[in-house]
Amino acid sequence: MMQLQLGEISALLTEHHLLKKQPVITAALQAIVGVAYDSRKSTAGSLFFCKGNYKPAYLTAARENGAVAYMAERELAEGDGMAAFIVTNIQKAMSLISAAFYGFPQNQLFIIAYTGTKGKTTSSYFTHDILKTATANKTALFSTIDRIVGPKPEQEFKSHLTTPESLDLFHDMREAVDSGMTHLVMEVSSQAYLKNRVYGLHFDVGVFLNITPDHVGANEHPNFENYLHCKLQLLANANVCVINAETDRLLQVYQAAEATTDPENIYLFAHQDFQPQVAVPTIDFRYKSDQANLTHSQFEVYPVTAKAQQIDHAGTYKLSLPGTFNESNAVAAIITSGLAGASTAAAQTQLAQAYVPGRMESLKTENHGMIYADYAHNYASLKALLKFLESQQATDKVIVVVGSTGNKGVSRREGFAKALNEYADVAILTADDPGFEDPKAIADQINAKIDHNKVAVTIEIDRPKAIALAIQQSTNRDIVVLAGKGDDAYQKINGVDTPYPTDMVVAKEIVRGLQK
Ligand SMILES: CC(=O)N[C@H]1[C@@H](OP(=O)(O)OP(=O)(O)OC[C@H]2O[C@@H](n3ccc(=O)[nH]c3=O)[C@H](O)[C@@H]2O)O[C@H](CO)[C@@H](O)[C@@H]1O[C@H](C)C(=O)N[C@@H](C)C(=O)N[C@H](CCC(=O)O)C(=O)O
Ligand SMILES: Nc1ncnc2c1ncn2[C@@H]1O[C@H](COP(=O)(O)OP(=O)(O)OP(=O)(O)O)[C@@H](O)[C@H]1O
Repeated sequence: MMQLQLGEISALLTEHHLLKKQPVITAALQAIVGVAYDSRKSTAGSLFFCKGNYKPAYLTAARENGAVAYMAERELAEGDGMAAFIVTNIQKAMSLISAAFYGFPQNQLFIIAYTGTKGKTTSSYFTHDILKTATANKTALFSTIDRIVGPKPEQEFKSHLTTPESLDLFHDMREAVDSGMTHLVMEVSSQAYLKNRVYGLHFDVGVFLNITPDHVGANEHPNFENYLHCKLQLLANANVCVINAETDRLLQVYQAAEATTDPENIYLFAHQDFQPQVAVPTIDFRYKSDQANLTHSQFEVYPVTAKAQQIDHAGTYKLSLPGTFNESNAVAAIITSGLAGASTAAAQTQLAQAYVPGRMESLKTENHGMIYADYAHNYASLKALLKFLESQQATDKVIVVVGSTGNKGVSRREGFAKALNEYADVAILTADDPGFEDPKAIADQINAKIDHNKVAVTIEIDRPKAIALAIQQSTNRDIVVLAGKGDDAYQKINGVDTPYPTDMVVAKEIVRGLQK
């Protein structure tokens, strides 16, 4: 059984300057044998973390379930008689103590972590695919979509968050190690740093993909600088840093890496045509697009500097996911899996057959347009997607079905209108996780910023009907883009995850009906 001595907890918290008040440790209670932050999951002999929108009923319930100790930022009357750890920051303390309780599983894993506004999931899947082959199926994956903590089918499950709560993170790492995993590929969101979900965690490789305005709002970051600051923390906590030199704020990003990492362990990559406008060292890896069509692309990778040549991985790569932006995600995966010891051949084989749920999934129709379902849900991603599709020849119209999420990322609404004005011919505005907002009002806000001389707009809040409208009006020279929901099998409405078949399932059904 796992356990942690109360004395050890005190020592760790003291070492990290987190302990405000020592608990009274009695002979009767020397160790805890479980940890929980949710009273419904607390067990006999466990420690309960009081965090977030805490209510006294939670500690009372945890106690009824057998919790013997609690940790909080202030003393709580309902915890009278329990061992109490009063700390200055509950999130940091929970991360540290969870890692200790689960025996610091991170020390037994080679961890590659991705951050960036866009491309985290895609790059993580690419890297996981390559390393799965290279490590004989001993690579775990913690992504926005799925978590894979071991080789058994039941060890693959849907994620609730991009980066799990610290306690869950270390729990899952422990399971991964106990299941024989040697490597882990994970996504680190800016929220994870804001909420100290990865406090104390060091990564073998940290990747910074890009930063564009997003995630600023009441439930997210107070402003863009805070969003960037949180993302940069990944580089400060990584032994080796990999940076997409085409990111905005490159100098600031490079300096964040350099503050704690020897430049010998920082790798920059960029497209062949890109010239940095700021003073950073020579780009280590360059890539060049050979061809990109609606179903796949082919590109070449060149290691430029001596340190890049040591990883090598020069070669021609085919990628089964279209979109030039995905070439950049693939290069990140080639470099990081190379740093983890994977061969060029493993990367070539896996990228040629890569699949990421809800990312650039396509469906060819007989008499209507080529259909794409893609998770693009802010200006930068919708722009990258539509720009790529526009660059493809033999396209008459680009028809886009899109909505904007309620209660978060409000700037996305204007961003969608901007991307549509720049690249779309027809927009069908619909619902996308309206939350507690009225989806029609959200659609009206997007519509208010659309240039109606360029884009023909219809508002249809019922998402399946909106998809039907788009497909029915398309000809076989058009492209239909179902943006924003990716592989989501729900619509978040009034706090409830309402089941939804997924965009691609809806599209396939409509196409079948049209072909009858
Ligand atoms: C802002 C934030 O980090 N919120 C997360 C946080 O909530 P919280 O600590 O405030 O917890 P709470 O919901 O107020 O509840 C208080 C505490 O009481 C406990 N409780 C609750 C009920 C009960 O009966 N008993 C009980 O003990 C809860 O387990 C919790 O520990 O901890 C919860 C788990 O303990 C998370 O579910 C929740 O994520 C919210 C739902 C969320 O959606 N966050 C988003 C913004 C997020 O983190 N997104 C990023 C991606 C964004 C990006 O792309 O950058 C992500 O990493 O996923
Ligand atoms: N490098 C990139 N640059 C711009 N857009 C991208 C890039 N990679 C992916 N995208 C677009 O962003 C969408 C989301 O990609 P992905 O899920 O990989 O990113 P993410 O960082 O995990 O996103 P999120 O934080 O929203 O979960 C894709 O469906 C695609 O449209």
